[in-house]
Amino acid sequence: MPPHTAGRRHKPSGRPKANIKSLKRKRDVDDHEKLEKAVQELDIKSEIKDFSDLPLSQITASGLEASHFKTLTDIQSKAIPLALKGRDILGAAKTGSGKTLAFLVPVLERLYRARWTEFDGLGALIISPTRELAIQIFEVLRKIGRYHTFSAALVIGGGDLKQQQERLGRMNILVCTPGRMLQHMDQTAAFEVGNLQVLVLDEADRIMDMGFQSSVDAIIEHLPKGRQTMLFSATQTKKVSDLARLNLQDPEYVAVHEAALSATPSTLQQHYVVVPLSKKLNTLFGFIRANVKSKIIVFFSSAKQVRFTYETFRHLQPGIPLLHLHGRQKLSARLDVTSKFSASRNSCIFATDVVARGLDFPAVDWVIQLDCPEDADTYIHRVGRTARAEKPGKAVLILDPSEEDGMIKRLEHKKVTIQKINIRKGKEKEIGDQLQKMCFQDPELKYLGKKAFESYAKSLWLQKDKEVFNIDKYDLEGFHTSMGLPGTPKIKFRKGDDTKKLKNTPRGLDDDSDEPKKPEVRTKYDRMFERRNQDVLSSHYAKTIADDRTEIQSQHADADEDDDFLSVKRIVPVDELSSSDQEDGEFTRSATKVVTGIGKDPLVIDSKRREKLLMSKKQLLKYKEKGVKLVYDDDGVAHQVYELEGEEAFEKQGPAAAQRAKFVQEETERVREADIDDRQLAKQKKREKKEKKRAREAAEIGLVDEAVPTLVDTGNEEDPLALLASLPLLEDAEDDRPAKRPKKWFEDDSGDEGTRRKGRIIEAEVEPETLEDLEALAAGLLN
Ligand SMILES: Nc1ncnc2c1ncn2[C@@H]1O[C@H](COP(=O)(O)OP(=O)(O)OP(=O)(O)O)[C@@H](O)[C@H]1O
Repeated sequence: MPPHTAGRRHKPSGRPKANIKSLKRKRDVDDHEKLEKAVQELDIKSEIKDFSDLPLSQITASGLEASHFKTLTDIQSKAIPLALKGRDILGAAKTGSGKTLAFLVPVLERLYRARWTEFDGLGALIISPTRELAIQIFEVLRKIGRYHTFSAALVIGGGDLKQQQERLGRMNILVCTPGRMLQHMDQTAAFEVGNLQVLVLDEADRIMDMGFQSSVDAIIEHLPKGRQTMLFSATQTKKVSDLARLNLQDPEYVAVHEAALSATPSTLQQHYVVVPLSKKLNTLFGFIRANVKSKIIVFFSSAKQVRFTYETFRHLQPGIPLLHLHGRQKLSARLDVTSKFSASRNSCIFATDVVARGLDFPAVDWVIQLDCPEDADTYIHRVGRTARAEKPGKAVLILDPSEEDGMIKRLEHKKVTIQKINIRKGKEKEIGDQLQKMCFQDPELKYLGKKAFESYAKSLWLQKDKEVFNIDKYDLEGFHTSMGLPGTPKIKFRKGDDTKKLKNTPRGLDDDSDEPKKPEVRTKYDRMFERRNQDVLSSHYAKTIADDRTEIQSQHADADEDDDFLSVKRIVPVDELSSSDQEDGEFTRSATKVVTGIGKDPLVIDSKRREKLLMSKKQLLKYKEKGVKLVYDDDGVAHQVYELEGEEAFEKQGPAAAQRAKFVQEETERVREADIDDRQLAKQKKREKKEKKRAREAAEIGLVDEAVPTLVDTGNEEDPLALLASLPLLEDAEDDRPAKRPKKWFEDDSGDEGTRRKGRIIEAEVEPETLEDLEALAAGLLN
């Protein structure tokens, strides 16, 4: 931040320089003392409308003015006076109501009045739950603090740790995410926090919950007790345990909208529709198609759901730019997406709850919640991405029939006014077939879909609120199909898990200490045993297969029920593997579908290796039966080339020897007839060619040959089978053929090659007259 110079002009005077300096210092001291006095005398009950009514330093006031902030919002006018007086604050106000300035202004003022310099170290620490929000807060700080001389930095995961370490010791204000901050406190030697004056937790309820608990507690251990602490959120709580953890001293609860009829902005229109899981994607696609001239955020419950829907919808080209954002993307990609979405007029972003809190995207028209939020607070934060700062906005919550009663009750309890609406007929767009085709053609997409389905099912299972999320009531099978995924998933949940605990550690499922401990070194046999026991037959497939193997596998599946927390595995009937794997020649068809799978070992997808195998045609061949050659009769009915006749019918036609003789005679006759036709045709062509040649030669010498003698073919009565038998055997013919040339890797233009080519040209000039000629010619060419 550059030093504040606005409004101060250097006036030349005759006084000595040292004198000017001491006068300036005295004026600064006077300013600070006056400011301090004005803050102490400020009546917190008086109505403060504008920033100019507050006892603020000229530097902060100029920063606010330059950023076009003039009038205070409700939360600002209530919280800032108290905060300026150094009180601990629990601030609660609706989304988009200006809470960021409510803590940033006091932070700047506190350090200014304490005459904070670069030698005093860290003066203020602002913690945010997400990187995007930390960046946004930092940007606002830079804007309003542009004339201050404090140093400030952003400390978030994904940034360069070393670079941050080098600069950290010199910073006065830090905006951070909890994990990275703790890392620095533990690892960065020159980082001193003992002087800290102000601690701010934005989205405090989120920061204090289970997901961040250990990091935040560890950070607080490092901080001095005498600091000022401010907590802000749209869903602020007064949880005693949290207050104790933070050592708050006589905190002031500032909740400006507590008496309001609704917990959400009054400019927000809220609706919900009840859509069965299997129709959800159709509804979303229909909605997006109908609103291509809007800016839309769609919330999903997991990153995999976001990715799958983004990848598939992208191909369906809904007519609006699509973006996606989730916590598993790299920081640079996340920033790129957020700035693209901010800058766009019409676009649709698919996102997880990583954007649910705090982000201030301009002019969002719609917030769609495709997956039901885990609780009413999450609902409030999600819809808060629209209708910000008194602007209008619309929100639609999509609920499964089983979620309706429970969720609406939760929302009413939190003072959320929401109305039920129905989707207009014909507005849903049926995309099931297209998704199925996409998954069929692209194994990676199918894999992603499978993972998305699993993560959705898992998220339902992990939900704390079982009154809203009852896993048995969802049509998961229908949802699986609607995603274009083949087969039926078998989902198993391990009984007896502490689901509450699992749910509260969203990214830490691996750390679940209740998991049965696996041996540290797993032998080949351990792995084999595990794999064998993972085989789960889907009920659908079990119906089509009734052999012993199925029973055994089903038993394995049952026995395994207590081992897996959740698994979605299926056995792929071979016919499902890939369309391109099936031979599709004119007379060749693959064997019939269901039967194919029964005779063969079904392919059990229980590992990445086997998933990969799905992509290799060659590997898959061993799971398939060979194609059967079929011949179609005149009526289009398919027959096998050799169909076995019943024994009785065969005997009725006479003795076997007689039948054989008859067959040979008939076939000989057939071949002879065909040969005569062929010969006649060949002669006819030869004749025509000769005639053309003569006519051409005559034309060249200026003559017209009027009477070209016609050769009449009398036909060759020779036995064609005998003709074939008379053809030279390979050994006989060998002597006449040129010696076999050793194959070369590279052909060159050497003399030897040239001679060979010449030879071939001479041979080609000899017109083949008979079948022998043709055969000899072909043999020569092949060699
Ligand atoms: N005094 C003000 N005058 C005009 N606009 C303001 C004022 N204070 C804040 N705003 C604007 O209001 C919008 C919302 O502010 P902010 O992001 O601080 O809301 P919030 O209450 O923190 O929301 P959330 O609960 O979603 O985090 C921003 O665009 C901000 O620039």
